[in-house]
Amino acid sequence: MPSNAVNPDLQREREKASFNTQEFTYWWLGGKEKYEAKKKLEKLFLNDPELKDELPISYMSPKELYEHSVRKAVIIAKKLRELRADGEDDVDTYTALFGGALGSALIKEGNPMMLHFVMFVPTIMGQGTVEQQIEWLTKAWDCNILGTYAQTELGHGTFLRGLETRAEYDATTQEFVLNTPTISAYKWWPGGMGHTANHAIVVAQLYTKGVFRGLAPFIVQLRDLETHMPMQGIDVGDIGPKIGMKSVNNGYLGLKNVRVPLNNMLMKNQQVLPDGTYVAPKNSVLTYGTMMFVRVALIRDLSQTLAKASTIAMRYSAVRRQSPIDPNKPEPQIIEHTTQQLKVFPQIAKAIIFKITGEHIWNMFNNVSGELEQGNMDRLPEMHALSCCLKAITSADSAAAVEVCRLSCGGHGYMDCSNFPTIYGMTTAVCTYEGENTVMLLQTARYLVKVYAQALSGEPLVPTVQYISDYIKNREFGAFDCTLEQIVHAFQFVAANKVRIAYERMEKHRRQGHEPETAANLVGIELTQAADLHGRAFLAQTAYSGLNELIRQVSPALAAVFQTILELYLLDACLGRMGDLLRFINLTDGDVSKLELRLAECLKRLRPNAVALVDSFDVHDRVLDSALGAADGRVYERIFESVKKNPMNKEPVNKTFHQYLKPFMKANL
Ligand SMILES: Cc1cc2nc3c(=O)[nH]c(=O)nc-3n(C[C@H](O)[C@H](O)[C@H](O)COP(=O)(O)OP(=O)(O)OC[C@H]3O[C@@H](n4cnc5c(N)ncnc54)[C@H](O)[C@@H]3O)c2cc1C
Repeated sequence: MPSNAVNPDLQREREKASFNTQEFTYWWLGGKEKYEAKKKLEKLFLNDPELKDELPISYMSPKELYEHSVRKAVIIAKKLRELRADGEDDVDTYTALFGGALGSALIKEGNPMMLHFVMFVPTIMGQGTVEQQIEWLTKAWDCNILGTYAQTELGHGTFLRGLETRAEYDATTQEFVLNTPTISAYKWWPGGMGHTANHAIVVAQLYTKGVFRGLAPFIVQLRDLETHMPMQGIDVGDIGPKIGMKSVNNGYLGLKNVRVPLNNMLMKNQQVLPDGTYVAPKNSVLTYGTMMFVRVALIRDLSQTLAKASTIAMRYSAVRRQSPIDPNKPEPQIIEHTTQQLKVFPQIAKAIIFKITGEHIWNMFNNVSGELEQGNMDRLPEMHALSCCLKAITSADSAAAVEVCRLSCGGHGYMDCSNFPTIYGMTTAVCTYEGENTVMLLQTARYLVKVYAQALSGEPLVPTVQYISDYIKNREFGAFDCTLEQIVHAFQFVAANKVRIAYERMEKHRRQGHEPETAANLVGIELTQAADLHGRAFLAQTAYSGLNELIRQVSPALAAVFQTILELYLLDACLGRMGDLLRFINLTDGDVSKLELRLAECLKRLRPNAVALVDSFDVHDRVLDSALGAADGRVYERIFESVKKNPMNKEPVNKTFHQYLKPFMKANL
């Protein structure tokens, strides 16, 4: 095949499309303007030869990879500084550069300056006073200082009250004295902490006048601005190799009598006065803003990850031929195997549903943030609960989906050049950071059992949990008619039942004399299941209403594709939770058969449009970075190209032959 030719099978697939891919792409990216902005950004960053990897980074040592990544991080930051100076940076620019899209093409295993932009700057914005923002943000935006966010410790991550780092106020010098008194108090994990950042926001126990006041964030200088040597009392380094995020430079930090001025405590929500008087936050939930912001941003990001993984799997499935279905015919494209369709198509659908949900929750977050600024906290608990369970579900589902996509590519999916190892490493990390997933579900569940009690006492509920009230008023599901609307209703009905079970069992333990916390632990499994179902019911409802609204707006051809996506997503989700559905709803064997047959029919319907759909995600080849998923489908050629880069293949005989193998083989017993 000539080097610029497209694989003919892939080309044929593209010609089968029944819809206009440009129309889809514009929608996917948020409109023509955003599409053009994306292209411009890609041109600016991807055409820069300094940002290309000649040698695949997997062949580098951790130290080489770090140095290579910092070099590129600086080029990226310089360009970003220029964009900012011209007023051409916006949220989308930062999302592209530090999320899983464009940024992953530039620094595949994660930017060592990422935490500066995604946590250091937002935390100052969210928790600093106006004066503190003026002081720190200019330096931070211009990267005159580089920061990270240090909360987790070797001994504690989830249980924040267990954090041991101490900040004691010394009124005589108007300084805080920071210490990590034990090994387990060492800060552990902050991105860029190892050797990149020279500042950190350190979360510590605050003591003033000898009294413990709670946790507070402090800006601490870690390294000298000229020499980059650690400041006095600072013990800092990299925590070593990890499953993924290999160039994020996650670090550790020990503090020994490190003094910072009074003004280095971020004081928007709580204050320490010069004499050590402590002014408590008016409302402790105000600090939730940054956490919610990051979680909501992650949900949007995960749809891009799924777009990436499903593009690789889908294109490969169109190019790869294996195992005749009809023994008298040639080997088909592997996508002809129905089981292959069931592996790949639902992941394409999930990318779309997560995108719709991500946008929806992003808008909701912006509304709630606006209300919070006005002092209205009414919708904060609902928003917090949703952001927690959706973060958990979308990250867990995305990690599982990436793995299914890898499996769908057989042995080649296991090769580094497929890019699945890196995509998986980056995705599964989301299950842990920004709130460990189980703990996130438990947070949501706490809200749900409260809501259940409110519903029982007849209080009105906010829209996203209204289904619980409906259930309490009518506990019969009625006949199941297999419509999509009813599948959404079924998810809500099951979620309401799961919340009821968790509530009732917890109440029972309470009546038996257990404290609320112990009772919650005893029903932890029921609670996480209730939160999981609540999130899935929300996803189903958002998919249903979001896609139906879209269907009314787009061309009939694209509307038909969206209809199939909606059906596929809901049927796959529903059949995947059949145990739960059968437990609470009177489904017959005939109903389940109907659902199964409809799913099979959906796969068939999506088949001609599957390649066009992933093409419409418009993921740049450099972002895919996959021999299996490139737009031209030259899979085998690209696998070979990558193998040729293997430094081990540069010499015909490795020295170990003479050193070890030959003496061993020639030696007599
Ligand atoms: C790639 C990566 C990057 C990170 N970056 C940063 C960073 O930049 N800055 C930073 O400060 N931190 C960072 N972290 C740390 C991260 O925030 C924590 O790992 C996370 O909060 C979980 O805490 P933990 O590791 O202590 O796990 P633990 O809390 O010890 O969890 C271990 C197990 O115990 C369970 N568990 C814990 N508490 C409960 C409970 N109440 N109920 C039920 N089960 C429970 C969990 O579900 C889990 O199964 C990063 C982590 C990773 C993996």
